[in-house]
Amino acid sequence: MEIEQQLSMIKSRFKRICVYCGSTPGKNPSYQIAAIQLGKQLVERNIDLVYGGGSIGLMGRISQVVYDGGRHVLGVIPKTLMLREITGETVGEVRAVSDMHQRKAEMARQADAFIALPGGYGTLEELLEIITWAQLGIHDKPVGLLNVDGYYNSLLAFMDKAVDEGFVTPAARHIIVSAHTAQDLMCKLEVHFQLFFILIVHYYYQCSIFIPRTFNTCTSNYRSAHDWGTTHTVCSNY
Ligand SMILES: CC(C)=CCNc1ncnc2c1ncn2[C@@H]1O[C@H](COP(=O)(O)O)[C@@H](O)[C@H]1O
Repeated sequence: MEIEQQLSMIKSRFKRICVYCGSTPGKNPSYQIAAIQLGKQLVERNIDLVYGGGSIGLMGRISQVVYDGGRHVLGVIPKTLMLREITGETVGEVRAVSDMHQRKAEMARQADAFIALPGGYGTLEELLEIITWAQLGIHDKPVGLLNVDGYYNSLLAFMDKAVDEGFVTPAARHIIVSAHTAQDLMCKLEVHFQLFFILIVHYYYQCSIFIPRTFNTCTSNYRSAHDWGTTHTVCSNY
């Protein structure tokens, strides 16, 4: 059996994933289908959802599926967007925050991985900020991109160009894990997460060599990944 298959059969290590996605459904029905499929993946893997709150667009689709599947749903909404006419009714738990900055920090703090579905400026802004925070070592959590029907092809091509032109390092380019289907993306993120552990364990026990302080920090951080947020561990070796 392929190592990817073996690793993906192991129970998910993620307890709660933050999903960034469009506040509109998009024109192509495949975007809504992808949001529903990602919601089902979270339910199957016993993973809770953190998102921007409300019931509009793809946000509404995924939150309803995860809620109906019996998982916990946390919507983080700035007080100014809390009017039902703006975002619709939120299923599950609603956490009110003072502004958009606090919202992004709270969403990041609550989750132990991030996934972006198709979306507009809001989604792009959230995705790029969480990648930037990974690049700066503010967090060491996986970031996934669900590239439904090639929606993000041009963004990925742009990132490759940024590497070619010397504005993004090849290592930073690999922060983002992309796939075309929800199932593939979840498998890749699980493998990404677990290979990271295997590398550390191999490094530590087989090689018996010096472990950089940041690796130690990362290992302990992942063991309690769900509780991340109070420590803001720096991990530049990920
Ligand atoms: C007045 C107005 C346009 C309200 C839109 N209502 C919204 N309600 C909740 N979260 C939102 C809203 N607009 C943007 N966001 C945030 O930005 C992302 C979606 O923005 P977009 O549709 O991709 O760009 C979401 O992940 C969410 O966190």
